[in-house]
Amino acid sequence: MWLKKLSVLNFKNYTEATLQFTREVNAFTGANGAGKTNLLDAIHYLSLCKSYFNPVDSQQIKQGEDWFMVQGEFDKDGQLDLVACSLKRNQKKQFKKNKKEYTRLADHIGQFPLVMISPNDSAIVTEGSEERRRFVDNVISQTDLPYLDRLIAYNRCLMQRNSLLKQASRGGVLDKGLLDVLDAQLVELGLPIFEKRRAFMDEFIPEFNRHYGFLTETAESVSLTYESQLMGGNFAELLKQHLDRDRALERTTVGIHKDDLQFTIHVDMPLKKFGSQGQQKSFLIALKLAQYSFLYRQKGFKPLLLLDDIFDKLDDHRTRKLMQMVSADDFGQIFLTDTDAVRINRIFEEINRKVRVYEISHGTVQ
Ligand SMILES: Nc1ncnc2c1ncn2[C@@H]1O[C@H](COP(=O)(O)OP(=O)(O)OP(=O)(O)O)[C@@H](O)[C@H]1O
Repeated sequence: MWLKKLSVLNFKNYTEATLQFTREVNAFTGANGAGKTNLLDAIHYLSLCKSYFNPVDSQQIKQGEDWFMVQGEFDKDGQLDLVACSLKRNQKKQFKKNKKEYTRLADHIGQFPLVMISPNDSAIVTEGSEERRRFVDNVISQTDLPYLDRLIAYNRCLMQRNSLLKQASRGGVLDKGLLDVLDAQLVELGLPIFEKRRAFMDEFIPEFNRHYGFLTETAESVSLTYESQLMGGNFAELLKQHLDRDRALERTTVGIHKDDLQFTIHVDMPLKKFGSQGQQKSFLIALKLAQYSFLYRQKGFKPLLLLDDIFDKLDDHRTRKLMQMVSADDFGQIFLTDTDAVRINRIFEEINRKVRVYEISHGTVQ
């Protein structure tokens, strides 16, 4: 699967632009703030119906305008699909494939899979467990729609349980009947999510190790582990055991909403504290490439790979290894951004691969 053509209208700093792509490597180059990342984000819209960087759709509309449109033509083994996303200020986002509007945006997710690697990903290492769960959930959701529905239902149920605990500790009486119902629902929804995450991690971790090993030539020993309280016991029992603590804290302290991934380097040192910026970046790239391999295997065709500002903080050797890896047969169409067109041409010459460079300047494509 590859994107042949992209058009943007009133999208961020673009008034109007149309680009034709190659099915290999496409590089957007230009000064800071030129609009390179905005083009990656437009492609992200086409695939996942939202921005990668900013959850507020209306802020994607070009300043001073009332609407935006992003349109793309995908080629899947010769079959062309026209995908269009548009938004008028204060109205609902419209999403169409081949001129037919979707009733549920979720029906589109996963049809044109994509992996983005961007400097923003550092939050996966440096921030709290929510970022790491979001990463795992995003990967699984692109291949398993019921998973996402179940997760939404679990979170709704969790909120109800937490407000019940709050009411009880603020003078009310704990409604035991309702608590039992909510506990049963949490278990029913949470267990399959736990099982899915565990099965996913079993498949994902070897892929991660493979990519990290290739990228760094196993210079450092790193590890990735999935942690869940549910590994240590029966979920229903755990909820009962923790009830007193939950009542005191006014929130549910056990469940899949507490799952986390542990990242370590040098055997058992936390990556966040002991990894250099380059090592953290290499770790994140390996995570995302493992996501790519997982999606590829699940879908049976190659997702798009978007690399935002990828060369920053990577040494020349790792940069070449990375480009060598992603422009080989296991990967499909690539979009990348960099400030320096000369560097891009040099790297691709060195590894003897083709690249098409698009010079971006103030929201226009040269
Ligand atoms: N809704 C909007 N309307 C107008 N301009 C916008 C809007 N949203 C973002 N921009 C502008 O887009 C520009 C940023 O573009 P982008 O992030 O694509 O830059 P870039 O070329 O990737 O730069 P860098 O090399 O610094 O990463 C900024 O100048 C920003 O002000």
